[in-house]
Amino acid sequence: KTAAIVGCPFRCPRVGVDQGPIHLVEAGLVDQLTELGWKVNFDGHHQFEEVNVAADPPIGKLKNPRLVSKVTEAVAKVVGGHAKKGELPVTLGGDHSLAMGTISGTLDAHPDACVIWIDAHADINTAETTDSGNIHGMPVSFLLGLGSPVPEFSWVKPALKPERLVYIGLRDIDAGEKRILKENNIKAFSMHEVDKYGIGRVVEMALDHVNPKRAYPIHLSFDVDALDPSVAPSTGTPVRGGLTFREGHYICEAIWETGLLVALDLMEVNPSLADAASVQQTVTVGCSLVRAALGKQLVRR
Ligand SMILES: N[C@](CCCC[B-](O)(O)O)(CCN1CCC(O)CC1)C(=O)O
Ligand SMILES: [Mn+2]
Ligand SMILES: [Mn+2]
Ligand SMILES: [Mn+2]
Repeated sequence: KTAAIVGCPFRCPRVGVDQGPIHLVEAGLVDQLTELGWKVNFDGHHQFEEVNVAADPPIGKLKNPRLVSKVTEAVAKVVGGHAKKGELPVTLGGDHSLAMGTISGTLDAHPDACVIWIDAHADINTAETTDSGNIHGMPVSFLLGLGSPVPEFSWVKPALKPERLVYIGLRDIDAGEKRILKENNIKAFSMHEVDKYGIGRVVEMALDHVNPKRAYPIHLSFDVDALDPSVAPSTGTPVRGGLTFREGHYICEAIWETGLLVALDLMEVNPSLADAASVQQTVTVGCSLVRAALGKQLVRR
């Protein structure tokens, strides 16, 4: 089995190179996965600087729309390419807007895939509902084809169905997003449900919802801000009251245990925001989550 590491050092807002993916690889992720028995392809980080757009003024409230569109379209091609070769793309971010690309790529190769989105946020704002204009708060709405179309993102096919999406870890949802989740009957397990039922039951209910017969491939999109800031401090939009280290790992282990994982995103590791110790801690936890999702803890598979 081959894992393809797709390094995407892309940050938004304050667009620039996000060193997170570079730190994760420098922390030895390639060797760590090789030790797990994976053949690892890593063709270097995708330098998105060359994706230059002359001028990129906001469109409505959307910030850096043309750059984000070009970068995410490039990621869709890379991830889809690896998936079609039967490899497991492990995309390291970098901004969660990149999931527009990774999930488009996955759905191109696995049209029946379901998406398990681990996040403090729903990332489902449309051009109309966003308050920040930051596209990392919007990828899911584009993937579902919600809201008025934005021409710059016409390449994004609405290939994701609401019944194939489930959230775990939500605790900071905007008013517009609450409406969208309700109107589209999207299943979401917030931190309240995690407390109420425990992570084991929540993961089981989430899988029963999007993958009742365990027949669909799984794309796991993990935003490290789903974890409590005491566990993963170096991230762009931290929110208190998050998942513990073990709850985060349990999700990854349980999804690996299904044998259905076809793509993983490890997003929003942003080392430019914290002191060296906090950065190191966040990078170490990020690498550990990737190992857990690729079979580290489980002996029998
Ligand atoms: N929903 C937010 C955060 C998105 C986080 C993206 B990530 O990938 O990290 O999940 C929050 C918008 N808003 C910011 C100001 C606050 O007072 C209220 C929430 C938005 O910017 O749309
Ligand atoms: Mn971001
Ligand atoms: Mn996110
Ligand atoms: Mn988030």
